[in-house]
This record gives sequence, structure tokens and C-alpha cells, in this order.
Amino acid sequence: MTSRNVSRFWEWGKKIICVGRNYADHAKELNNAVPTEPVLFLKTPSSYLTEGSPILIPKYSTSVHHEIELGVVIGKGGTAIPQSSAMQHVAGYALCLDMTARDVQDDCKSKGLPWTLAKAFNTSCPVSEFIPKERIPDPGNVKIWLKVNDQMRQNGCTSQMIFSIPFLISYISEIITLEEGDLILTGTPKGVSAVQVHDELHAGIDDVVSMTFTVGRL
Ligand SMILES: O=C(O)/C=C/C(=O)CC(=O)C(=O)O
Ligand SMILES: [Mg+2]
Repeated sequence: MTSRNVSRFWEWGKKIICVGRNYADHAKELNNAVPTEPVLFLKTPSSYLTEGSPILIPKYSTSVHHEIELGVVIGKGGTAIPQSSAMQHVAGYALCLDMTARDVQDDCKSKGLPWTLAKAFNTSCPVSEFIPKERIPDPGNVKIWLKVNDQMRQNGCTSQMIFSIPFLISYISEIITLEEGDLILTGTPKGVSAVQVHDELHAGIDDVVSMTFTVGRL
């Protein structure tokens, strides 16, 4: 069997598990209560997008928002992983965008429907290159930022997360077995807003990674 390299995790077709409302300032900007337990939802492997291809606004939305997030790439699978050993299951990280059709999400919320159309459309998960674990020694204190057409829109720090990465790995793996190549999106800080066709989204973690995506429409 040919061995696969987890640094190209987006080609593996594994799970994308997303955490929502994990920053109090973002929960508040959308008038949501600060959660007492993680809010989880999924994206599909066809959501993945790497630099060089555009984010495509789906036909059914007129308000797709950017959400910059730190992604955690799982290197060793497990079920019911204790918090104390959770970081041993991490291979590395990626800077990610949780592109969200906010108008559709609001409609789903008002009808009590799942968020799949809002969160899991093709190209809704742009990712940076893989960041080996050693390059981020303290993932609980990393500044993540996003500019749209050179204007800073999101500028947060993972220290603001309500639920830490070890807690999330432990919590999620109690419910969903984690596998090598899975990605966990850890939630977005405040500053989300709608993107327009031809916008340029530039995001980074200083001295670690940056990425640029343009916006198009289906
Ligand atoms: O409840 C809402 O109105 C919106 C929630 C989200 O989109 C949650 C996230 O994806 C996030 O906080 O990153
Ligand atoms: Mg999000």
C-alpha cells in the first residue's frame, strides 16, 4: 500500500468537524448566547479548497460570510481521548475559512433546520498549507487575522476560545471517532461579514502562514 502524507490532508476525504460559537465576541455579534457546551456541525470533503481556485458563492445565497479559524489536523485517531493526552493526536494545523451562507443559516435557524446548505457547499472550506505541529508550540495563544481587499476584518487570538483544543478533541472523540486526516475547525472570532464577487481574502498567522483566495459565483 502506498503511504499517504497527512500534509495533504484535504485530499484524504476525511471528516471536517466544525465548532461554532467558540468565541464569546462572535457569539454576541450574531446575538447568540455564549454556549455552555460546544456547538458542532460538519462540512463535507468537497468543501475543501486550496489556494489558486476561487471561493464560489452558491446560487441560493446573497450573503456569504468569511469566518477565519484555526484548524487542527488529526495525526492519530481515537475514541474517548482524554484531555491529558489529546495533543498527542495532533499532527499539525491549517489556517481555514468557514465560509457561511449567513442568509441561508438564518433561515434554517428560524425553521429549526440543519445548517448543511449554509455551511457545507462546495468551496466552503478554503485551507492553507499544512502547518507541522512544531511550528505552533502553543496553539492556545495564536493570533489569526483576515483582511478583505486589504482592510482588516478579523483579528483574534485563540486564547479567546471558550473551549480549548484539548477539551474539543476529548469532547468530540467521545461522540465521533477521530481518524488520521480529520480536520477540526475551532470557531471564529468577531468581525465576520459578507464577501462580494472579485473580493480578495488574505489571511494569516504572523511568521507561520498566509493564504489568499478570491471570490467568484456559481
Ligand atoms: O448561530 C449562528 O448564528 C451562527 C453560528 C456560526 O456560524 C458558528 C460558527 O461557525 C463559528 O462560530 O465559527
Ligand atoms: Mg465557523
